[in-house]
Order: sequence, then C-alpha cells, then structure tokens
Amino acid sequence: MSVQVGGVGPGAALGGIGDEGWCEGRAAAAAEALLVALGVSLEGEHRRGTPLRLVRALREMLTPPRFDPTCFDNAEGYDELVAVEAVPFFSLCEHHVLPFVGTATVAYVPGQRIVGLSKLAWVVQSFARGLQVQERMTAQIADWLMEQLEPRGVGVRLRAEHLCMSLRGARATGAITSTSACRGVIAQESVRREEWLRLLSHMPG
Ligand SMILES: Nc1nc2c(ncn2[C@@H]2O[C@H](COP(=O)(O)OP(=O)(O)OP(=O)(O)O)[C@@H](O)[C@H]2O)c(=O)[nH]1
Ligand SMILES: [Zn+2]
Repeated sequence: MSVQVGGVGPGAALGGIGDEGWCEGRAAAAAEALLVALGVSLEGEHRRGTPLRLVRALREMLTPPRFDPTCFDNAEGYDELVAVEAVPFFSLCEHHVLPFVGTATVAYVPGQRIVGLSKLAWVVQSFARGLQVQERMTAQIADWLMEQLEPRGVGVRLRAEHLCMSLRGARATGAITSTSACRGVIAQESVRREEWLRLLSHMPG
C-alpha cells in the first residue's frame, strides 16, 4: 500500500499540498505579479520564464513523495534500538516560506514488526514537504511511526538551520535548532531513554 503523509488527507491542512485548487497558469500569473510588485524586472531571456520556474520549484518542494511503508515480521524478536542517523532533509518554514535544512535521527524499539530501513528516511522526507514548523514535523514523524509500526517506542531528533534566521532578520548564520520527540518506552523507561540520549550525544555536530 502506497501512502502519502503530509499531503492529501489531514496533512494537506498542515501545509503539504494535494491537487485540489492547483492551477499552474494562475500560480505563474500570481508569481509574475508578485515579482513585478517587488520591483523586479522580468525582461530578458533568463527572466522570462522565472515566474513559471518559481511556481514549479515551489510546487515540487511542497509535494510529499509517495512510498510504501514495507514492514516485516520481527522473527528474531529483536528488542533493542534500531536507529537511522544523519538523514538529510529540507523543509519550508511556514512563517517565511524559506528553507530550513538539516538532518534527522529516527529510532524505534520494534514490537511484532520491523520496518524497511529506508522507510525511516522516507517518512522524514514526506513530512518535510509542505510548509512546516520544526516542532510539529518532529512530533508528526514520531506519531506516524507509533501508529504505523506499533513499536514499543520511538525517538526522533531533528537538527536544522533556518535560513529565515540566518540569511535575513537575526542573521544568526550557522545557528542550529534542535527538536526531539520520544514515545512509548523511550519516553517512559529510563534505561531506554538513556540509550537514546547516548546515541544522540555521539552524533557529529
Ligand atoms: N518555533 C518555531 N519558530 C519558527 C520556525 N521557523 C521559523 N520560526 C520563527 O517564526 C517567527 C516569526 O516571527 P515574526 O516576528 O512574525 O517574523 P519576523 O518579523 O520576520 O521576525 P524575525 O525573523 O525575527 O525577523 C520567527 O521568530 C522565526 O524564527 C519553527 O520551525 N519553529
Ligand atoms: Zn521562517
């Protein structure tokens, strides 16, 4: 079964977009009007197609990918942390529509099923598409994994640079925002929680 998280369905209301209301021509005309209103000239070979390119780029960055959340039987009864570290992602902050760029660490303690490892990266990419708030994205990944895998616990940590506060405004270039979410045994059991925190402390950066 193919799923699209953060896109159609409840996720669409959170910033990810579906096909409803989408009209490339109307969006390109609006982009042209915006650029002209900002005082940008659209004369010349390079700029003629800029409104349409802007629209297509935004559309691409706002559309969540589809993926199959393949799971397998936990035949060996694996009961330790499974972690994928340094998953690169970018998203668009919903306040300025500027990128925030960073890495995710996603971990879980399996229950009856183990998930295909790439799916831990897919779910990050999927919730990154759309207009986002880093705290919400972190919680959405954790909650989605709890729901889909029915694991014993989940831990998610995102570290990202928000270009809206590094390229403009406060100009805090290089400042990193760190957010985390723990569910199940990683939130409740001190041994699991310490293991999770130890893993994070070994992460570069
Ligand atoms: N909590 C949170 N805040 C965010 C995120 N992305 C951007 N922001 C902040 O959203 C806030 C929007 O504040 P405003 O004061 O309305 O925006 P602004 O006038 O452009 O403010 P400055 O960015 O400080 O120049 C800023 O402080 C941003 O840094 C996020 O993922 N989480
Ligand atoms: Zn912003």
